[in-house]
Amino acid sequence: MLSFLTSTQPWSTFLDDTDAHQQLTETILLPYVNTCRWFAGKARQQTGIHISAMLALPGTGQQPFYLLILDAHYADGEPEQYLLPLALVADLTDVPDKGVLTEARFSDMPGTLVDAIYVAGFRDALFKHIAANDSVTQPGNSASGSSASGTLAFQRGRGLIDAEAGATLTSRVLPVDSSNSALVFGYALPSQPSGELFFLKLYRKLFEQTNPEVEMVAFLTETGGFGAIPAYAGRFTWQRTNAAGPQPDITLGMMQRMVPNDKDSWAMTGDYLNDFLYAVPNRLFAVKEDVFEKVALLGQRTAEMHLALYAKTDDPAFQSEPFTDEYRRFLTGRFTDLLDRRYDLLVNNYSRLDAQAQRLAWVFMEAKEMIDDFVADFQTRWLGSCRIRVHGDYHLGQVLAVGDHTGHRDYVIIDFEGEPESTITDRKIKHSPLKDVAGMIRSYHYAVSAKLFNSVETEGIDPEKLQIVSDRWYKLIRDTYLDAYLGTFGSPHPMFYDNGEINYLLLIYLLEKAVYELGYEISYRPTWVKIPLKGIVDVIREIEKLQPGGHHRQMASAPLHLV
Ligand SMILES: Nc1ncnc2c1ncn2[C@@H]1O[C@H](COP(=O)(O)OP(=O)(O)O)[C@@H](O)[C@H]1O
Ligand SMILES: O=P(O)(O)O[C@H]1O[C@H](CO)[C@@H](O[C@H]2O[C@H](CO)[C@@H](O)[C@H](O)[C@H]2O)[C@H](O)[C@H]1O
Repeated sequence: MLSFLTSTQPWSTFLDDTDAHQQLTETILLPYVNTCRWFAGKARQQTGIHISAMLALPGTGQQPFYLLILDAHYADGEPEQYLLPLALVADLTDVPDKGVLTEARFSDMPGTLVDAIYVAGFRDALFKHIAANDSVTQPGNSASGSSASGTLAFQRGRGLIDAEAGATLTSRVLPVDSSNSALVFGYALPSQPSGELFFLKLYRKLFEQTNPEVEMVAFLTETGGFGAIPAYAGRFTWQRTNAAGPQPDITLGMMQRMVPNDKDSWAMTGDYLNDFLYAVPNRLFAVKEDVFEKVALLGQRTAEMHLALYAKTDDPAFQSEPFTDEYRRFLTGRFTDLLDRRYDLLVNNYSRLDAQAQRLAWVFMEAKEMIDDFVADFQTRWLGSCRIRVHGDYHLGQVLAVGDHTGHRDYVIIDFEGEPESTITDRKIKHSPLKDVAGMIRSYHYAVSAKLFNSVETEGIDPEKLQIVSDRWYKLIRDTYLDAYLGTFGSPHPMFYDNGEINYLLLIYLLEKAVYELGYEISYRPTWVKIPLKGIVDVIREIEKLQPGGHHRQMASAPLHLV
């Protein structure tokens, strides 16, 4: 932190302090957001960031807090909006380095400008307003044009009961590095996490609409009667108005009940893969029976989530729909665009890949024409299945493993915000539920690949042999998951026309997901690039079988699974 901000005004009038805003915009904000995990624009060519609005949140007897709405601009593509809450503090004891923006001197106080999530008073204020179900009217129309008009509106959900609403709770920032920020509230001290009651997600990337997660959680609980998600406890939104009248609300945060969980299913799958891993060097193929039971239970919960999303409703946002021409155009257009971007990314990063990844990348590049044809076929192929709202970014990390006092294990599904790369409109588009199924299948493939290829136990083993055992494990688990998923519907279900379509749609969504992941890994975890590449090559092999002269030309009508 090299910067310094000076102002002749007090912090309490920061909303109108144009000079301080200018200093922030010119020298402080851009370098700062580029250090933040939640800022998704790091790989884009940035042309600037500015404060598009600012909301005030009074602290309880202390300095006010300000919620900055930042507009990030890029050389290409649409700008993005982010939320950054600011506090001025004199004491940095609880603030990690990543929360510090700059030292600052205001006329009433020298201090440090920090991300307000690290300040207990800010977290308390959010919780108290949610519990009180009240709102903070914004002054609007400041000289700088930055201060927001409208209302910062807090809404209390059914998951927050009276006794807890009135209690004095402690809070902390959950140390997870993800796309948003997580605040936790409870009776417990940080050393006793079991007393923690609420999980509040402060959204970082903002959308000029209700956040899809809020809609999904509300529908699943109120209409779908789905129990395997954390209960909704509240939210806060910026209700905007301007001269033309009310504008769509922007969701800034959502609170759910805290789910006491040992770990997510990614970590749990890693644990049961350990037993498998230790057996491999001894030429044993060992999978414990309870692993299959756990995988099957997740298949069942996934199906129940989809049945809840299929529930009868008058709300057009959740009514099921057929595979319309509009959707086909949308999916093929998006897929073609994604493929173009991924081929470019791969070409530009090819020399950074290891030999195994380069071999897989070649197969992918050489299959371009066949993949293009496969995707184009989606435009015209007759499809009798239907589409519903789906989770959209379903993987093992989105499923928490929970247990009750009797030792009974189960799952709770989280993070219904959709795919991080997609626009808000795209996140609300209905798909076949098989899109989520493909997401989870990819995740099992990831789990086994990440474990077997990155462990000391398997270091001396020929990679080709390792690939064969890892494929065996993955296919057994994939089939267990799919059987349990499809078996939960019991009888033919209108969401799936027939087995041929199930296989075809699974291939489409598996390919789309693996191609999406390729970009994610090149940007964030280059050593993992071969995992999605292997997933892409697996689908290519299946598509080849569908080609005239392919080994199994009848694959589309030779079902993997019976519905
Ligand atoms: N209701 C909850 N109870 C307990 N932990 C939770 C809850 N919701 C999320 N978490 C934890 O917080 C992490 C981040 O949550 P997630 O919804 O995935 O956020 P993001 O949108 O930032 O990816 C999860 O991986 C999980 O460990
Ligand atoms: O941050 P989110 O949870 O919203 O999701 C993003 O990050 C995920 C990685 O944490 C990424 O998932 C990919 O890696 C997982 C293993 O770490 C694997 O289980 C998933 O199958 C794989 O897609 C996800 O794609 C991305 O959107």
